[in-house]
Amino acid sequence: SFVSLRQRILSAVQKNATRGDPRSVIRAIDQFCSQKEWAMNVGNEKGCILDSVVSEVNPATVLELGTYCGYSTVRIASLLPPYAKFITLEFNPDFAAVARQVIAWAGLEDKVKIKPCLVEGASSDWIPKIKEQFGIKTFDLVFLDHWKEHYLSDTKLMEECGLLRKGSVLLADNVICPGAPDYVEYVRSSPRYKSHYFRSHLEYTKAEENLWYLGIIE
Ligand SMILES: Nc1ncnc2c1ncn2CCOCCNC(=O)c1cc(-c2ccc(F)cc2)cc(O)c1O
Ligand SMILES: [Mg+2]
Repeated sequence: SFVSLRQRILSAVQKNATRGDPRSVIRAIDQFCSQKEWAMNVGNEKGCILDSVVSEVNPATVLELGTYCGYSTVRIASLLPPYAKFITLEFNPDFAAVARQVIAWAGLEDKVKIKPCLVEGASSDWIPKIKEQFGIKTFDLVFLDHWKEHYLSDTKLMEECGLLRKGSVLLADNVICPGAPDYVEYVRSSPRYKSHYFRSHLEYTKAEENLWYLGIIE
């Protein structure tokens, strides 16, 4: 029967990675996606930039929008202090199911709460509930990697829900490809944010891409 790409990624992890070893899980996915089939994980080049931002912010609270197979979730969770609270929202239940197993294989299931958002516009439904649901006041770090046309509306929603504070950092994937032009325009022209970008490439390709870093200053 047909085996989906996400199932093939999970099988590559279970076959080639060591249980409880997050770095071997990351390596197994990167090897599969660079040698066998492209997939929309953030990848190793942008992943190293993500690692450096996580290490620098050293966040106690993290929100990831768009879990997919859990690749960036494992990268982030493996760098967090034990008391940290990490929420990742995934719209697609099939992606969430694979991500749960990838995160478990890495031995990080106790550090991450995956919230399967089961209705369209999912993150917009969940963001207002996060405070009460998880007892989180504000996020120290938000990684945006879900629907590119939701970056702006969800950032505004997080502001309105009081989930962002002075010093919060937003890191956005794919601002060039597939692109989030309205988001970039908004944050660049807003006095609330200090923004800059890290030059990189689209995962597993040579195409230009940037990770967009935002520091909230007001
Ligand atoms: N919480 C939520 N709320 C709403 N929706 C949600 C959600 N969580 C998930 N979803 C559903 C959308 O999830 C996937 C989003 N990611 C991408 O689409 C993506 C695409 C490319 C790409 C594709 C093809 C090319 F040719 C070139 C580049 C590369 C990337 O790095 C990408 O991240
Ligand atoms: Mg992405």
